[in-house]
Amino acid sequence: MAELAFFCGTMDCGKSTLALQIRHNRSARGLRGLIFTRNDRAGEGRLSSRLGLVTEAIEAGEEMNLHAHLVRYLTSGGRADYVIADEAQFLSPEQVDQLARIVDDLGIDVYAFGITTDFRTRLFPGSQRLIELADRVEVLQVEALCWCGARATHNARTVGGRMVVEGAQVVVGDVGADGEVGYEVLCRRHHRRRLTAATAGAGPISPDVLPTDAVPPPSAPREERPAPA
Ligand SMILES: Nc1ncnc2c1ncn2[C@@H]1O[C@H](COP(=O)(O)OP(=O)(O)O)[C@@H](O)[C@H]1O
Ligand SMILES: Cc1cn([C@H]2C[C@H](O)[C@@H](COP(=O)(O)O)O2)c(=O)[nH]c1=O
Repeated sequence: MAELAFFCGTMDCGKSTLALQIRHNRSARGLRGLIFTRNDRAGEGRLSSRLGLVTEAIEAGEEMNLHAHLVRYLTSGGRADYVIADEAQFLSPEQVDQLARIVDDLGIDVYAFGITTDFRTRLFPGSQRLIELADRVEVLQVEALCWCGARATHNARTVGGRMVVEGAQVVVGDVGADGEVGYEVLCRRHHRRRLTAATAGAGPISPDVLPTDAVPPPSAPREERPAPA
């Protein structure tokens, strides 16, 4: 039976990469899919992953009826064995209902990918509707990490380097970006305290592997070197 699956997580946890892998594995077996996306960082009509892969996609504008689009495509001779919807947090609740209709009325699998919450920790309307309707909700396994080493569960927005909690819900951007607006993934504790890596003055998570006094420098007198084991 066809299903509506929602793969979710923070920014930068591998959602678009998984979408491209699902597409690759299916096309390797001769299956054809339709890919919808909205507001991808790589530009209109693109689905891109930070691993460098990118593919063409259908830009799902605000007014697009996704179910009607697919019906038109099929009736004009197109073939679709599955549908992918990336950046699904940006879809309207009505468009998510249309994805559910694709599954139920047309018997086609729909795989949706998106972040669940915005920079204020509030659900995106599209993600909320997906959680309400999906047959399966999967949180991605390759978790992104907060600067403290804990699992990152929330997305922070920075403006001019400082974390903000007010502003428009949708501002396309990236983690680690140099621009005025950027994003950083944090654990809840540090999101609540508004502590980004920069404001915490965080260094590397891992301590030095070797204690600095374990091996004397080569210039040290011979008798100070540790005896061979
Ligand atoms: N240079 C790299 N080497 C290995 N993995 C990388 C590299 N750059 C990014 N990644 C992986 O790609 C993930 C981001 O993938 P992406 O699909 O763009 O994320 P999302 O769509 O969830 O924002 C990172 O969490 C990391 O696992
Ligand atoms: C938290 C948050 C994010 N966005 C934008 C920023 C990016 O363009 C996308 C997320 O893309 P990714 O592939 O998951 O990294 O969403 C936003 O508009 N508003 C937010 O609050």
